Order: sequence, then structure tokens, then C-alpha cells
Amino acid sequence: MTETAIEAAALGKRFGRRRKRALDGCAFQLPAGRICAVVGPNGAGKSTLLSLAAGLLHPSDGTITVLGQAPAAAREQVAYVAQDKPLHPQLTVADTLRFGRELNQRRWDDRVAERIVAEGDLDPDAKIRTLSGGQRTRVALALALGKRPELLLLDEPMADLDPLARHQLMATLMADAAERGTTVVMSSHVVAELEGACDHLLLLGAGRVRLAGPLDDLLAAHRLVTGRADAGLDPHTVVESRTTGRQLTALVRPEGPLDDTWQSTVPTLEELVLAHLRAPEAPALRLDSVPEAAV
Ligand SMILES: Nc1ncnc2c1ncn2[C@@H]1O[C@H](COP(=O)(O)OP(=O)(O)OP(=O)(O)O)[C@@H](O)[C@H]1O
Repeated sequence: MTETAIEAAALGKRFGRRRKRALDGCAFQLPAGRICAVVGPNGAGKSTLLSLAAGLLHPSDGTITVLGQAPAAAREQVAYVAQDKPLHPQLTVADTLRFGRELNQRRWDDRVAERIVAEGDLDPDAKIRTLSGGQRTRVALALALGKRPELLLLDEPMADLDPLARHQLMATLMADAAERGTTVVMSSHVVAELEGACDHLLLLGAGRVRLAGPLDDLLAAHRLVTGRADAGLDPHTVVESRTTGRQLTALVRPEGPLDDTWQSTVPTLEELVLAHLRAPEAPALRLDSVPEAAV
């Protein structure tokens, strides 16, 4: 197994005649075996990045390598569940899994695929077109996990699942990934569902990398501080600040010890992400292991 699951350098993607940039100068490195959350506002470039990693799109600039190879060459070891989860509507659930087995004969694992379908109480003879959005998601995840991938790319996988199914599928997914050392890259807008599940973070904004690195390191590099509105925060980097009356609350990157006048806590993932979404101009921070540590 390669040590780096995905590596991007100066990665850019432009679409259409006006060559609108969906991704621009993205650089990051994701070590193998991580569970990586990809977050960012609508249109940030998350789906574009996942499609590039899956080899379904080609970069306009720069490079992306997957498991040490060009994405198209790594397809056998990669499973990708796209946002719209394309499945054949006329096939039954059982036929869909059979199709998965035939396409992935060397890797396919019936047990895991059938378990995921059975946990959702799905009738194996039901046609895909008769399933609800959440039930189709379950079949798409069964196909993806049945393939026994080294890298699993999931684009907002839980969006149409009910809370119970979301909780149960997330647990199955995480247990399976932990047991097999699978790298999972998962985009989501529901930050609460990522907390506790992910150990690596990639935050995109306007097609650029805003935060990248191990989640614990990124959290530890920030403090949520509260204090008097007239107290200064120099020399610390202020990501975002808000004043209510005489009180100031800010997310900062401390440059040395914080003054005693500030009450400070390590932010949660949600606080970290929300502050960066509210402050799109805040300086980016990369704590992954590529040589240039900050961009
Ligand atoms: N096929 C395409 N043709 C033209 N523009 C595209 C295409 N795909 C994406 N884009 C543009 O690229 C940008 C990034 O889109 P992308 O779907 O990657 O964002 P996202 O972060 O996944 O958004 P969301 O959270 O809404 O799913 C957007 O401005 C979008 O309009």
C-alpha cells in the first residue's frame, strides 16, 4: 500500500468557454489510512476535487496523484460515490450487486455488500427505480464497499439518509475503514456528522485550499478567545472576530502565549469550520506533510 493516498500540486480545474475556475492552485497531501473530511461552502470545488481524484475529470493545471499513480490508473483500487449516485434504474438490488461482483471480480466482497443492503431492510428483488433516495444511497454504498477499495471517495454520502440510517451507516463505514485501513475522503455540509469520525481536514473556499492537515493539529493551532472588546490581539493571527457590547469573541492562531486577559479554549471542528466560512479572506493554513508548511 502507498503511504500517500492523494497528493495535489498546483492543481487547477477550469470549466466551459469562459474558463471559470472551479479549483485554483490547490496543493495538499493526504496520508493513507486517514478519514478525511472535505468541507467548504457551495461551489467551493469539493465535487470537482473528488471527480478529479476519481479520474472522471482531468486537471486544467497542475497534478493530482492517487495511491502514487495517475487517477485513471488507480481506478481498480478506488471507489467513488458521486452526489447523484448513478445506478441503473431497471436493475434490481440483487442484480446491481451481481453487476458489482462481475466488474470487480478480483476484489469483490459479497458479505460486506449484502450486509449493508440487509441492514437497510431492502428487498433484493426491488428495482432501483422504485427505491427512495436514501435507499439508493445505501445500494451505492454497498457497491462501493463491496469493491474493497483502498481509497473511498464519498461526495455528500449521507445527505438523503434519515438520522438513524445516517448514524448506522456511518458507524458501519468507519468500523470497516478502521478494520481494513481504507482511506476515506468524504465531503459533507453536516459538520456535526464529521466530528468524531474524521481525523483529517481539507477545507476549500472559492477553489482554494484554506485548511489542510490532521484535524487535531489544525484544532490545536487555533484558540477561541473571549475578552474585552478594547483589548488588543496582536501579534496573533485573527481568523474571525465578533463584538457583542463590550465583549469580543475571536478565533485566532496564537503566535506565542495568549495574554491572561483572554479566556481561551481549543475550538471544536464546527467552530473552526464556521469561523473560516464566515471569514473567506483569512490566511490559509496547511499542516500536512508537504515541504511548504504554510501557504
Ligand atoms: N461541469 C461543470 N461545468 C461548468 N461549471 C462547473 C461544472 N462543475 C462544477 N462547476 C463549477 O465549479 C465550481 C465548483 O463546483 P463544485 O460542484 O465542485 O462545488 P462544491 O463545493 O461541490 O459545491 P456544493 O457544496 O454546492 O456541492 C462551481 O462554481 C460550479 O458552478
